[in-house]
Amino acid sequence: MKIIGLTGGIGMGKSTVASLFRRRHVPVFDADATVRALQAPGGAALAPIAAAFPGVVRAGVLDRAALRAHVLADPAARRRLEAIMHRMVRAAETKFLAAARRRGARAVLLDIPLLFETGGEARVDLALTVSAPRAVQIARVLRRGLPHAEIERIIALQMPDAEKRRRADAVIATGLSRHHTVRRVRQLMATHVFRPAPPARRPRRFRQPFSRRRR
Ligand SMILES: CC(C)(COP(=O)(O)OP(=O)(O)OC[C@H]1O[C@@H](n2cnc3c(N)ncnc32)[C@H](O)[C@@H]1O)[C@@H](O)C(=O)NCCC(=O)NCCS
Ligand SMILES: Nc1ncnc2c1ncn2[C@@H]1O[C@H](COP(=O)(O)OP(=O)(O)OP(=O)(O)O)[C@@H](O)[C@H]1O
Repeated sequence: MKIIGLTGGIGMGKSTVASLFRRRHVPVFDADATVRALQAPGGAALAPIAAAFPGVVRAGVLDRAALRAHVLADPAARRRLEAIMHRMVRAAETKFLAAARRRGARAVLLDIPLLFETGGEARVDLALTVSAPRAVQIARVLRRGLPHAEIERIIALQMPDAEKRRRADAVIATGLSRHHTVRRVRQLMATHVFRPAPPARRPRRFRQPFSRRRR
């Protein structure tokens, strides 16, 4: 089973590209969605978060904006939150991979914003990065209603886009038309998922002797 990793900065188009793979029947593991499920009411991450960040969980509900403010203001707080979340996200990823193997999936996609930061390169056969010009990235996240200053702070704490592009095996440009992105995904699928295995070389003993082959 081919394990494809997908990463990219905030608003670069990870979810959009992941859905293009999903549409081509590649099972997708969404790290952000896993984080959200773990932090939802009743989620396993709520108790450790409440203990590490007093006041952000009230009546069993996490105030995500308050937690985001902690994380953006203080690198130690971010490391604390990541230490809580990453172990749980990895456990969910392991379960996902086992289930996909059991189902006989030919390839899977791991959509992980912090793929490179968490050493994920070593766990994937192919690392993809989605990338768009910074102005496009900011305009997209502004449309979601996040204030400009906060977007800048999130981008500043992420690995620079140029570094992600350098470390990736392939880059998917998402700053051009959607059609361009769809074509690129189709091309990557053809090259890395559907390319037939090279024909096995026939064992030597079954080959015709030279003299007969020439005739
Ligand atoms: C800080 C939190 C509460 C903010 O929640 P919010 O709903 O505002 O944002 P959301 O979860 O949708 O994330 C939006 C984007 O922010 C970026 N982001 C999130 N966490 C981080 C992080 N620790 N470092 C860098 N970028 C991050 C990603 O690009 C992500 O796609 C939340 O993102 C969180 O718990 N993050 C820590 C867990 C983590 O490390 N997530 C990354 C997945 S491997
Ligand atoms: N060619 C394209 N490829 C991908 N996304 C595009 C493209 N053109 C426009 N978009 C838009 O850009 C936005 C990208 O958002 P998306 O949620 O996919 O990014 P993300 O990387 O998952 O973000 P986050 O890190 O915040 O979770 C979407 O609104 C999408 O419609």
